Parts: sequence; C-alpha cells; structure tokens
Amino acid sequence: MKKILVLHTGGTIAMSEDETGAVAPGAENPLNQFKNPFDREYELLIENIFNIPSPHMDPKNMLRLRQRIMEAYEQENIDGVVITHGTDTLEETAYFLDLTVPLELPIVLTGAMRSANEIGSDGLYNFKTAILTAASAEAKGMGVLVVMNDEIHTARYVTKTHTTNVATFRTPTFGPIGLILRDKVQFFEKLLRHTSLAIDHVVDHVYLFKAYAGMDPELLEMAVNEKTNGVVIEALGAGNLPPRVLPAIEKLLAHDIPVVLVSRSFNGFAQDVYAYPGGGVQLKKMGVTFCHGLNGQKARIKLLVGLSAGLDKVALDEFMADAVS
Ligand SMILES: NC(=O)C[C@H](N)C(=O)O
Repeated sequence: MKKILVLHTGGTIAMSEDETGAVAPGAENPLNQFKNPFDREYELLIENIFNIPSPHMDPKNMLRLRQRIMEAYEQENIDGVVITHGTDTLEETAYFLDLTVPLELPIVLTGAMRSANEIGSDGLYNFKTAILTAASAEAKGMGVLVVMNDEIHTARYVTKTHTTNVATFRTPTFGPIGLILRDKVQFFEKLLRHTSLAIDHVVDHVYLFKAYAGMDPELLEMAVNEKTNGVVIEALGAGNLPPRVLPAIEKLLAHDIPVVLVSRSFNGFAQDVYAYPGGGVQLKKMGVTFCHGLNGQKARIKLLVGLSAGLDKVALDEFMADAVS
C-alpha cells in the first residue's frame, strides 16, 4: 500500500462560505472529515501544517514545507506527497519546492476555486486526483506537479490565469503534461532535466517590478540600497525597457545587485533581440540576466533560491538563464 504524506496548508480548499456569501477559514479544515477519499486504498499521513490563505504564504513557510518533506522522506518511508494550498500563490510554493527538493519523490500541489460548502465545490475532487497522481509510478522523477481540474502541470510553467474559474491553472506556451481520465493518470510528456539546490534559509528583499509605457524610474532607484539582494523586472515584449529606467539599472548592477529580466507577456521568452535604446541587446550588454520562460513571480522565487544557496555571480547567471529548470 502506498504511503502518501498529506500537508494541508489552507486556502479556499480549506474554507467555507457563510450566509452572506463571504468565504473564510473556519476552526476546522473541512477536508479533515475525509480521512481517506479512497476507502483505505492508500495510507495517508495527514498533517494540518498551516491553515492560512495563500496570500499569507511566504518563503519561510515554503522552507518549512521543504524541511517536512525531506524529514518524512528520510524517516517515514513515504511514496509521495500531496500539498493542499490556496491558489493565489500556489505556483510560487510549487516552484520553490521544485527548485529545492532533490528527490524523485512525486510531490503534487492542489487547491480549489470553490470552498467546501459551495455548489460545485472542486476541493474534494482535486484532493482525490492529486492523491491518485502522487501515488502513480509515472509521477516519479517528474519534478513538482500541480493537479487541478483534471490537468497535470509542471510547477515551473503553470500559472493562475482566472480569478474564479475552476479551469484557472494553465501552462502558457506548452500546455499541461498530463490528464486525469476518470481516475486514470495519463502523462504525455517527460521532464528533460531537474535541477535543485539545497537551502537551509531564505534571503529577503528580492523585489519584483513591472514595466509599463512611460515607466517612472523612482521606485527602481529606491531599490538601490544595501538591503536589496536582487531585482526581477517584468519587461516589455521580447525583453525591452523604457530608456529612462536604465540609469537606475546601471546603479543596481554597480552595487552588485543582480537584475533579472522576464517578459510581462503571457506567452514566450525574454531575449536580447532589439538593438534600440532600452532594447534587450543593450540590457544584456549592461549585465542584466535574461530568464527564459518564467513569469515574474516565478523568476523572483528562482532568484531568491539561487541567492539563498549562496551562488556566486557566474553560477547565479547560469542558474537564472537555464531555460528548462
Ligand atoms: N482559491 C483560492 O484558494 C484563493 C484564496 N484566496 C487563497 O489563495 O487562499
């Protein structure tokens, strides 16, 4: 019998709606009444490690999840892990674990868009399919996965795309790597490579900025100080910025603060294509690191992990630019 560690962290999957329609966590996680949605086909080790909405999640809590998984792997002989999580920041926790857990062990995150007592609640169903996936032999060595609404996505590329729809989790550019077909877990793709860094602490002051037409330089200028550990910018299109923010970027780089560029576009990769002022060619020459195919919040998690692992400039650049991990 497969032994699955279940870590409930909170989110809508652990909430209920009141008579006014407001959704909030109660004293007890409603999923706790389902000790096992499979009638004992699997052994579930259930722990309510947190009970927080996911906007309250932070890298320190993510590190606690990592540590609990490592401990359970070493001491409790588990075959897989399911983490239930609020959907707002689920992709960040999933990617953090993907980058820091050096195991072939299936780790699956899931959540819900409708709380436990709403009509059409998706929580219990997603919980069940996440367990099925974590227990499947094919999930081994696939990195951290996100299972929602009958789709299996990689932690690296999945993102929340809709505020309320149950089909909110999407993988732009590539699509899901598997499906749940009436209780059957079916993968269509394999992982090319899985890179992970062992970390025992997390650095703070890694900032995320978004570029826009006429972007003001003042906020970026404020990041030029000794507290700042790193900066990620969601740039325009293929990886370009308004020229008026370049002096602030020069100052950040002169202070040895890494500046990482992704695109604010939903699909595609940031690249050094354009040679006009503020274009990717100039940014690359200045020493900005291009990060391929990640959105801003994921690139920020990756930078935070690389910095927390103590990578030097060259290694950090390589790590951030790696397009598949
Ligand atoms: N559907 C959800 O879980 C959203 C909720 N606000 C959360 O992330 O905790």
